[in-house]
Amino acid sequence: MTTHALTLYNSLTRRLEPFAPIDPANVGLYSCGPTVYNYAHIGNLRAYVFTDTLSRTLTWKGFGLTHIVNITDVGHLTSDADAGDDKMEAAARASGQDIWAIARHYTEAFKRNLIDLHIRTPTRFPLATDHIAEMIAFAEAIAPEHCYLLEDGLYFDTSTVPDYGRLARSNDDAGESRIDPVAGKRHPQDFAIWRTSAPGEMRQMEWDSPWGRGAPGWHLECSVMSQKYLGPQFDIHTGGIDHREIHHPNEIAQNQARCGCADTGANLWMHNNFLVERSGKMSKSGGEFTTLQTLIDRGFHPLAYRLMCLQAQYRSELEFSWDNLAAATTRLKRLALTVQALRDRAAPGNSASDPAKPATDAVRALLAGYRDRLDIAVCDDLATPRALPVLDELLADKRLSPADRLAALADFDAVLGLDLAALRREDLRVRPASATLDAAAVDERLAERRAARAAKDFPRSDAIRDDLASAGVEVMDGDPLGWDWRIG
Ligand SMILES: Nc1ncnc2c1ncn2[C@@H]1O[C@H](COP(=O)(O)OP(=O)(O)OP(=O)(O)O)[C@@H](O)[C@H]1O
Ligand SMILES: [Zn+2]
Repeated sequence: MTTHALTLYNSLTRRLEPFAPIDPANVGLYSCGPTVYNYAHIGNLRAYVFTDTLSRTLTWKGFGLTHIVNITDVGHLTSDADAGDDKMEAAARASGQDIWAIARHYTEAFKRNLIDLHIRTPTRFPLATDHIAEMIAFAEAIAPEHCYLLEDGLYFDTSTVPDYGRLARSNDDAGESRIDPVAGKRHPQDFAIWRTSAPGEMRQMEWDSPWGRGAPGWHLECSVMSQKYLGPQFDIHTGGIDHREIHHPNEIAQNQARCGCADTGANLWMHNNFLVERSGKMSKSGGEFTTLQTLIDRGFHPLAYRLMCLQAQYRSELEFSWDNLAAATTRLKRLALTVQALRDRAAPGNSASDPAKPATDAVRALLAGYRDRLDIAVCDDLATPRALPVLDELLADKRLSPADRLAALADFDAVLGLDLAALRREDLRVRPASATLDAAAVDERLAERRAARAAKDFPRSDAIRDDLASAGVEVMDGDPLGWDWRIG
């Protein structure tokens, strides 16, 4: 049992609030999913490391959970408001491929990314295109009182719901300036909930509707899927901070229209801040971007990226740099080595293993103390950067036996998802795509080097080391593993 009350930041009130679920046995959590017109970049993936930390924390604290991550395979325009092309259609046209094949390919790639990052599979990944009939029904229900028809589709009149934009605070933030003008809109913030295909427009994905053939608006998708799987009022809705300005206020407006009340759909709206580069926010639409595979190709383990994310609280901006990732890799290697040494010492039958001792009150108190400090950190709006030093302290605490430390590690793995109980130091040796040698060839050269050293032929030993270095292999004389691919 954990003892501290979970406190989370609610973007709606801009305050930290005690988490009070509707039903503790089944917390409803909806996370805006990826638009599958391309691979996710590592900024997108930060959003899912955040939701995974949230979902793990909820489970660890004893709540039951239904977690929905939708797949946006239609409707997301190149501008978050109402201008531009459908991102999916544009990608299909540019590549000359079938749009359904594109959606399938990038959906699968996204799911693989989640597995590589040790992100737990949510309860469901609903596809937007599987819910078109429900979207039309939703739009039909709200259209008479809340919508108007323009040439290019059915628009939502934001003046018909109370307090539109309170999530974005668009009156005091710069939110509205981001909305593109569309001729005929009654208010700049009004948005399309159904877009009709223009005469002569060749869309691969389109459906009949009472407003003409076309496709649903992106905002409508999330209102429909969240309500279908979690009910009209549920606990938590997440997304990146960009969604606080347009997408989520629009979802809220639709939810209000649907229920005819002031409710927003979710009680708590949570937003992760951006992963940024020196040049600004990482973005798919911006052209070049870094994927998880880019990191792996350069010899980084995905969990090093996860650790890099956990080193920042989800509401702070996090700067991506190769140096930061290398530092996280070194930290992860140290953790893996420490845990491995504890595992070796705790192994039964190992002559060096410490004899199992019955837990004393002092040991029990120490273990409870570590668990409590982890609990305090994550209960404070998922302050993972504060949980990590507690983990370091635990693993190094000589007052506890290796077996006790490993048992306590389970709590940290449950919440932080670093999989340290299973991760081996060898797993972190990721062969870069540019490597010219394979592992067997490296071992062969190292055997030669050992022979040279045994024969006190140090110039030769150094030459082999330099050779390996120029082939991207780092020889580490003090490390039990002996060598690593050079990363970066
Ligand atoms: N740089 C970033 N850092 C953190 N989260 C991000 C970043 N960019 C997008 N996100 C979040 O990633 C999730 C998936 O977004 P989605 O796949 O729709 O991205 P996108 O809008 O198509 O990409 P982009 O804005 O990069 O062109 C959303 O919750 C979004 O807010
Ligand atoms: Zn959404």
